[in-house]
Amino acid sequence: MVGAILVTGGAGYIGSHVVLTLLEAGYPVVVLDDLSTGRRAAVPKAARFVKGDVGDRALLSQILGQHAVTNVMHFAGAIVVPESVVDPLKYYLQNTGKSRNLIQACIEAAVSGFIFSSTAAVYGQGDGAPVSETAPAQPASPYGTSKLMTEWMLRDVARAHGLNTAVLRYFNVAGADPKGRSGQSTPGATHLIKVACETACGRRPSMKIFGTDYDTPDGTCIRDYIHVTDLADAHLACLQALENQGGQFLFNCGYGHGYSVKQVLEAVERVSGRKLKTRQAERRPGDVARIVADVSAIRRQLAWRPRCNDLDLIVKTALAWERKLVAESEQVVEEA
Ligand SMILES: NC(=O)c1ccc[n+]([C@@H]2O[C@H](COP(=O)([O-])OP(=O)(O)OC[C@H]3O[C@@H](n4cnc5c(N)ncnc54)[C@H](O)[C@@H]3O)[C@@H](O)[C@H]2O)c1
Ligand SMILES: O=c1ccn([C@@H]2O[C@H](COP(=O)(O)OP(=O)(O)O[C@H]3O[C@H](CO)[C@@H](O)[C@H](O)[C@H]3O)[C@@H](O)[C@H]2O)c(=O)[nH]1
Repeated sequence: MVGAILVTGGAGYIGSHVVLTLLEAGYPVVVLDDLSTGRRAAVPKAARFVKGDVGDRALLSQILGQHAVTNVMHFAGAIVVPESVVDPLKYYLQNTGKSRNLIQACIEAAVSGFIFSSTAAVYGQGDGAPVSETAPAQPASPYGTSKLMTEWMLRDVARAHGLNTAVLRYFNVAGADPKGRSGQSTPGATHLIKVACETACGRRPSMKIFGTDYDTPDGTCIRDYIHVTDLADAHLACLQALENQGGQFLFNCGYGHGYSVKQVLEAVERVSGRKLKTRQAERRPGDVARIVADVSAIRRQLAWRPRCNDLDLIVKTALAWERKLVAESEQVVEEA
């Protein structure tokens, strides 16, 4: 039997895109997801699906053994920065405690490789220059700290048990599958491009710009937005590198240039042809003014070349997905 890849959180936004990429590359895939924010429909039929909690060690042992899992990609977790500020213990349980259980089950089952979804939020406030993996980690939110603690656990476990690991620090992931098979579907999502697309589609009457007094050229926060399909390709390249050479990798995943909130909203207006109704609001807790990736390490060490490095393309695919969601929800209302 060919060993499978276990994708935790594979019914979610990023995980579902990675599942599509893995299946296209010929890997057998098992998804473990509790559907807390993910959707069963986001998991392609060609993947096996198990509904359950990523902290459930008995279930994990069963899945890892039954499917002869060789590598794990760990996406499952809680992801909302401001929520982590008001409810930090949720984040230390979901992102740190449950990851510990998963890592332990992997060691017991002699899994070969582990790829972990980390985040630019581990860096905190930089000095404005593109941030490299060697920059000090100083998370500005419990979300970032909860992810950093898991990075450290993996580092120590890799040393002690010889697990091959890759930690991918994603910057701001956006856009949708260009073939329209998946996209960001979470109700009440807080991500800027998702919220702006919902506003452009009339699903929200207006939206807020959190903070216009930052020390940036137009006063709004700057982020490095990466298309979810390029991020999925980075996971595949990483998996292949772990399979071929093993080792420990730590990579930023972004494009190396940033856009302000206002620039993103202009792109959404340009691509949608709609004027967005926006309101200036207070700064959001846990936000940093500017964070952009130094991506020289991933470009040097992996056979990864981005294909969608274009803000308008990111917005175009996100908008196409949002319109599809709107059409589906209208159909449900008509049928009811
Ligand atoms: N979206 C971004 O911009 C971004 C940026 C940096 C890092 N990340 C990381 O990428 C990963 C995926 O994020 P996403 O945007 O796809 O989020 P998402 O909420 O769409 O996906 C998370 C998935 O994990 C599942 N899940 C959550 N807790 C679980 C549990 N205890 N057991 C089993 N399944 C569980 C959810 O149902 C969901 O399907 C997260 O670890 C997140 O921290 C995301
Ligand atoms: O309605 C909105 C939503 C967002 N923003 C601003 O847009 C920027 C980007 O916000 P968002 O899209 O929520 O992303 P981040 O807070 O930067 O965090 C995301 O990107 C991190 C990596 O940098 C990930 O770790 C997190 O999971 C993910 O939520 C920030 O300045 C927000 O204040 C608004 O002004 N209005």
